[in-house]
Amino acid sequence: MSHAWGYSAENGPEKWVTKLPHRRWVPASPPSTIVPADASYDAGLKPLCLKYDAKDCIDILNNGHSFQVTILTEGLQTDPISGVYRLKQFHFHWGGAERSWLRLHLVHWNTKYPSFGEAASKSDGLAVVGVFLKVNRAENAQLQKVLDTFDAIKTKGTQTTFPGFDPTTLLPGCLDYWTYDGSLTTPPLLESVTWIVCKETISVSPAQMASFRALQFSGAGEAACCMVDNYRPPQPLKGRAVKASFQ
Ligand SMILES: CNS(=O)(=O)c1c(F)c(F)c(SCCO)c(F)c1F
Ligand SMILES: [Zn+2]
Repeated sequence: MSHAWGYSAENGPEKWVTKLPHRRWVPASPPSTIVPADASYDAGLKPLCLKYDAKDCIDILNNGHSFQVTILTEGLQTDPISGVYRLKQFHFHWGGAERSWLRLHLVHWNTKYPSFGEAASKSDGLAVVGVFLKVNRAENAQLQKVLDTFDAIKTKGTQTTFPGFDPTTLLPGCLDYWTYDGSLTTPPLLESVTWIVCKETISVSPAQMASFRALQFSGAGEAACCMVDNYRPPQPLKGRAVKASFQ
């Protein structure tokens, strides 16, 4: 299951499981909303320490599911649970008609493995930092630098250079977080993700939200299909514990 999946009725999340080879159950995937009351404070969790270098940021690509900013080498950062993880790329998911929302995912891989591909198949292989974006009046100047490339990546398969962007500028001021074990939220839904979700949100304006929704799932010359609702609906926790780095 590679290029065939998408977010339409024909190839969307309801269809993904049927196409996954050898899967007897729907893999666990993080809930889209965390119930703070269900999380338990874990004093052993280390502060989230994210260190990136703007020079490692190289390009931005519309991959037909979202857009991703690819990191050339990697900005080292220390995972709050264990080990050293390197940033591979970051991307967004967004949805909601009336009450729009966005989510930023910074995808890291565990450097105990020789490559991202190797790490992606290991239970401790990936760490995804998630940041919720709230749509309100505030225009996010750093995010606008990403949106300024959208004219060049409107359709699937288009990309442009994106040098010198520091992903830390998209992070909230406070890095308190929840963490739980889960999976990719897109096929192949590998259960190799330590989710690290920031408690604090960042803001995005309605005009900026509209820019995301003007991107297209479709390629140049195809019937235009606006990129909206590119997310997997919430999945049950299935007994997994959600730990909090804060009280
Ligand atoms: C966390 N969100 S996700 O599941 O949708 C997701 C994603 F969209 C990605 F693109 C990648 S990296 C694939 C090779 O570049 C990834 F690891 C992910 F976990
Ligand atoms: Zn994602």
